[in-house]
Amino acid sequence: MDQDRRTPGRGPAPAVLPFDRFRDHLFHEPSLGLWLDVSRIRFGSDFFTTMEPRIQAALAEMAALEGGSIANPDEGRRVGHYWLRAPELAPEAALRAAIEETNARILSFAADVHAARVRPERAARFSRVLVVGIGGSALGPQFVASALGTPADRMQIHFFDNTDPDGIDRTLDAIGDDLGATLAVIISKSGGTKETRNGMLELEAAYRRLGLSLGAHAVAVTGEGSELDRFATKHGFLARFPMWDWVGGRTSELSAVGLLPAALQGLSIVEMLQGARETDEVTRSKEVPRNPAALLALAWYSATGGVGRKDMVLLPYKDRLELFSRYLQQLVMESLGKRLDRQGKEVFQGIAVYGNKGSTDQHAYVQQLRDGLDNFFVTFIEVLRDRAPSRGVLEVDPGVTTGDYLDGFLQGTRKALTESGRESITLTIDTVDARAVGMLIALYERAVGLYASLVGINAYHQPGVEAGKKAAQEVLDLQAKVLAALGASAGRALSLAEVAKAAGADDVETVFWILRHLAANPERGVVREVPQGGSPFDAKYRLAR
Ligand SMILES: O=P(O)(O)OC[C@H]1O[C@](O)(CO)[C@@H](O)[C@@H]1O
Repeated sequence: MDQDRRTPGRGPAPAVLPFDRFRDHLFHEPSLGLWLDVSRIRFGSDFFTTMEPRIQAALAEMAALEGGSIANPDEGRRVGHYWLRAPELAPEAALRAAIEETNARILSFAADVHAARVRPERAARFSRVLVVGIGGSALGPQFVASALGTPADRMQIHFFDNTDPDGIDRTLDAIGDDLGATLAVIISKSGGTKETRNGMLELEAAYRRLGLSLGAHAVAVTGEGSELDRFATKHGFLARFPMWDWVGGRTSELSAVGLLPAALQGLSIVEMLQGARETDEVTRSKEVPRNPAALLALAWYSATGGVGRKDMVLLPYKDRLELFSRYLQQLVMESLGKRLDRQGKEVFQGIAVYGNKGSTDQHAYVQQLRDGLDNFFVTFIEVLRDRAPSRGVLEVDPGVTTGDYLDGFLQGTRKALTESGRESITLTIDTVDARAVGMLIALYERAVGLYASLVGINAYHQPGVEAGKKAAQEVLDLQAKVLAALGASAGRALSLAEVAKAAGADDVETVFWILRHLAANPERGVVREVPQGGSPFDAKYRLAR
């Protein structure tokens, strides 16, 4: 009730909603094959009227952003991901030309790879793609690959999206003997992200073990003049594709970041771009009931009170959309999770996002959604087309298919949640194809931008992630001092306190963590000796002889 008092236009939580409410609020755009039902968010009858001036202001800000205003003032940057699929909207002819030329180069490069005009050093042709990237430089391609990929694709795709050596080994093992026929796509906007740099160096070593060079098997997608760009030039990469400063990592799927891997897989990037472009056209509407991005942003506002009071649980009832929640996690949480608003006031904004897929999740955490803590709203995603028509129809019960079950479970859970006063949104699409994927990306990009305007924050910077990167570097700097201290002890085992002192470190806990990690990996040459019956804090450390 408190929340209802504080949020404009909150309504009651009836167990059974009248059909009229569904009919009155159902958005449908046949040209996109998109339906959006926000009727099970508990806004009251005056909500849209109350919010109208604010959403109009948000739409006006979005129009200014698309027109080329500095929408990310903290970084002094324009925000141009909408131009990627409508280059004619770019504020300068040079930008338009750069986008068009890059998209054309992506298509021709992929065609050259497929036709073996661009070939590996020894193998006859490239048959696999390995994307090395992290965050916005991996999540989009991973989502697209999982949504649209098939075993019949022109090239199978793999990812290094972490600095986990075991994860890297696992991916290399999956590629196996095909490494010499694998095209590496190294993606980093900044060109200096350590996880990506490490993955690339691991890959370089793997090629070297086969007597091959990284450069002859790699392309880079990065900002001009970045560390990666310079590395690529020096090592004779096959090609370099630009990543512009006016495209944010989390909105880069429809730049070379996402388009190049997709084109190499043989997916239709033209249709992906088209789906996004058409969605942009629809979501520019100032008529809120006709604008699904505005409806989504307002529904989030109503559900969360505009202060992130509820989490966004994504439940796509389609295996192909399983990674959508992971993709949206970055788009939503990196955009909205902010300490300060645009006036510099402390607001601690954000909306937490999680979810995998239905009906699988019904057998995992949906119990809590139905009966437990009411701190979320669900977004169901329904896909009307069950499977490719060529696969035929199998009845698992008389007159009932597996697809009917999937739809039944979605409707059942939606109903059960409503009965226990839990809010939900339902997005329905015709099918999962390249156009629909472009549509989903564009829809959520704009909804996030509009929501950020509604709550008065900058959606396009990420000041918070720098702190962790800086602290990690400090740990690695300290590790070097710890190893030097052990090296200088002439084989004598040192206590934790002695190592910390010799390394000049006040932070003994960090020294403990470093030593514990090094000692757990015998090949690193650090020996840990714990006296009989002693605690981990009595351990002594020395370098192996
Ligand atoms: O493309 P880059 O520069 O390697 O950055 C990867 C990711 O790292 C972040 O900067 C966060 O650390 C994301 O915003 C970005 O998508």
